[in-house]
Amino acid sequence: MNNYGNNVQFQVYSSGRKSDLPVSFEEMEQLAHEQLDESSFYYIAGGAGKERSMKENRLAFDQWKIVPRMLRNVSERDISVKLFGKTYQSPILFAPIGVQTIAHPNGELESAEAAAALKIPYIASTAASFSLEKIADVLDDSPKWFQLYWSNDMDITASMVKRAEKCGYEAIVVTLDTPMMGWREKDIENAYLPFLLGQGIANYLEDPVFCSRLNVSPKEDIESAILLWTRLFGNPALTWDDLAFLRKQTNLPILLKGILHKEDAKLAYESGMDGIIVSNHGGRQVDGTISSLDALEMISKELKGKIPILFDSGIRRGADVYKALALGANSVLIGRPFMYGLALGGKDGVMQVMKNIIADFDLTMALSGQKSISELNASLLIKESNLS
Ligand SMILES: Cc1cc2nc3c(=O)[nH]c(=O)nc-3n(C[C@H](O)[C@H](O)[C@H](O)COP(=O)(O)O)c2cc1C
Ligand SMILES: O=C(O)C(=O)c1ccccc1
Repeated sequence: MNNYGNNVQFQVYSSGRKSDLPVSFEEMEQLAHEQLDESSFYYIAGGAGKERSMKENRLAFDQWKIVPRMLRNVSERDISVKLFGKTYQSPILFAPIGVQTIAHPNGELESAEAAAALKIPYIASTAASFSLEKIADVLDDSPKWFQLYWSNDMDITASMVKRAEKCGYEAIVVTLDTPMMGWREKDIENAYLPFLLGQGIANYLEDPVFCSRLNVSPKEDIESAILLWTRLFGNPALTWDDLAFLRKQTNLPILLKGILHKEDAKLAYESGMDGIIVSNHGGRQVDGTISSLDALEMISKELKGKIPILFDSGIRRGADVYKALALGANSVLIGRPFMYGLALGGKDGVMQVMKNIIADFDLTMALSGQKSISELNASLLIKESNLS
């Protein structure tokens, strides 16, 4: 049973307090634009190139229409999901997002507090502004996964995985689509890369292997540490064969993030991976890709029921969660929406965003005649092009 009761929207209204933040994603984005400095805002909001993939992500959602069913007793609904043997209260997780201090001075510490308060799984990024140990401390016993950027220095990669395992992270999410940053025009215009200012490299600065590669400690010479980071961060030489190396490092479930091609989804399964995350990185990597939702539709036909399929890129509201699950996702990741909550209201802002999406999703389930996530399937949707 979910925690949000039946008349979800009544609970929201009846807090008796006018909301400090807008409820609409678009208004939040607008306010964040007004509040953050230009470079930080565009780093978060922007996409690669002409931002075609970013826009496609949204257009794809709009092409699918929900066809609600009636008279199906939806007074009690179960929106919990089971992933890798653990039950979570809703099919919603925090996407891994690095350098959160560009949105709020306490960055990840604030969003992780929100995650812990709501017991929503939190995926800490390799590129976080704080070390994975500090974030784990804040998360305490709340569900936590670690997102790995696979360094071209294998010992650093192994060390990060070991550190994550040691402080209680329960899964490793390997991001495959970013061995180098995409062509982000606004960031280039603004000459803005937070890492070059030493942001988002805390996990390296606190890594014993990384530090052993330096002649002097980062405290004495941060410039050399940043330079080394730029050389070690990405690993464009990786191939499917390298996954065996990662498997040897850990017994935790491993998920591959950034899968768009159905053949890659198949390879992930055949390589013994535990799950995949269908994602085009919020349209931040390759301009002009397939939308993440269209990729999901194709991939789930291939993989559904074999290993968990997670999804991100474009989720803004409850109806989007519903559509992604109906098209085969087991759970979804929230990205930019929580970053705007963080920018505008810190922990409380993040909590408000996540609670609203969950409540809106639960309500969409009820009003569409569905009481359990296992009931969701593509027959509950129709694509615009098939409407006559
Ligand atoms: C500012 C920012 C930083 C990100 N950093 C990471 C990261 O460190 N690791 C990662 O795997 N994905 C990262 N992502 C991608 C997200 O995990 C997710 O795929 C994306 O935000 C989903 O798109 P959406 O925000 O449009 O829903 C980042 C996204 C943003 C907006
Ligand atoms: O900005 C991003 O999308 C991203 O994934 C990233 C990559 C390297 C460091 C921090 C974030």
